[in-house]
Amino acid sequence: MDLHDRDTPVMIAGPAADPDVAVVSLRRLHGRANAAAELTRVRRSYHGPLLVEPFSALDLPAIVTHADGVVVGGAWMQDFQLLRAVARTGRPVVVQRAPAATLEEWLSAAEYCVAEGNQDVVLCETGTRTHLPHATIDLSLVRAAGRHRPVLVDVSAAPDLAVAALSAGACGLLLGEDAESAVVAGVRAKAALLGALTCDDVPETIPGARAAIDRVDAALATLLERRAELAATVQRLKPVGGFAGRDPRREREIVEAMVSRAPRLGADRLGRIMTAVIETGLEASEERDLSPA
Ligand SMILES: C=C(O[C@@H]1C=C(C(=O)O)C=C[C@H]1O)C(=O)O
Repeated sequence: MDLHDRDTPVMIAGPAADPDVAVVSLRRLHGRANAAAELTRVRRSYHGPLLVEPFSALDLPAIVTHADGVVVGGAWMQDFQLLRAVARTGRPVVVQRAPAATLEEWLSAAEYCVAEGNQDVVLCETGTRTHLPHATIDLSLVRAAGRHRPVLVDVSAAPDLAVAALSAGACGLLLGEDAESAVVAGVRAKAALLGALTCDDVPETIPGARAAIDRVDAALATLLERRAELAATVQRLKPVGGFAGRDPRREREIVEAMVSRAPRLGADRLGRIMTAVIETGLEASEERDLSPA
């Protein structure tokens, strides 16, 4: 399981929400549940990569048997004995920031793991207590911490901040055990869009390049769908909509404004592409207007 050597952000959530990595907290069970029994139960229905937050170091053997990585919860962040024991499992470690912990304290918790010979340490921002009813994610802190280590951001309380967290440098997002599938899907679509727009690495293999093309195409499809929706809105608002109300001047202006962003294609080719995009958009909007409600 690799949490940070990826060019797309990981999505972490509960097993029900089809995550890249699932996270289960034994802390929530207040130490009352048997870790091995609980994780065996989880493993009956979920076989993907799994991160587990222990209640105490006593849970670590069961975690090593059943899980792929260990989460040190914010409340335990300065329990250096626990950090050491977790690091010694050799599994990837996720260190959550305690609500009032400073950047230095957070980084030094990670350093305790590194000092045990475990380099695979990722930070996780879960927010600070503020005037808001839920924890407030500190994006400046994410930016600063990201210069030292990969950072995950828990956006369970504010999924709308997912894109902002990725822009601040988060390598992945945590959506909590009870994230609804629709929320996970929405965040995933936005993350894919942002990843495709911001990643300019040049892949060195055909599979690598094809995977990158797939991500760009996923973003392109999302943008084309959104564009068609907006163009249909204009058709409804114009006195004469559809093909009958076509506006060649506006279409030329659209291409001219885009050319500098697509120098490889140039004005002619871009013009052909945009004509196809505009015509298919008009076609879809007319078809929709004709179809019975
Ligand atoms: C959306 C409009 O209607 C048509 C569709 C266009 C588009 O898809 O961008 C542009 C010009 C018009 O031919 C518009 O007039 O803005």
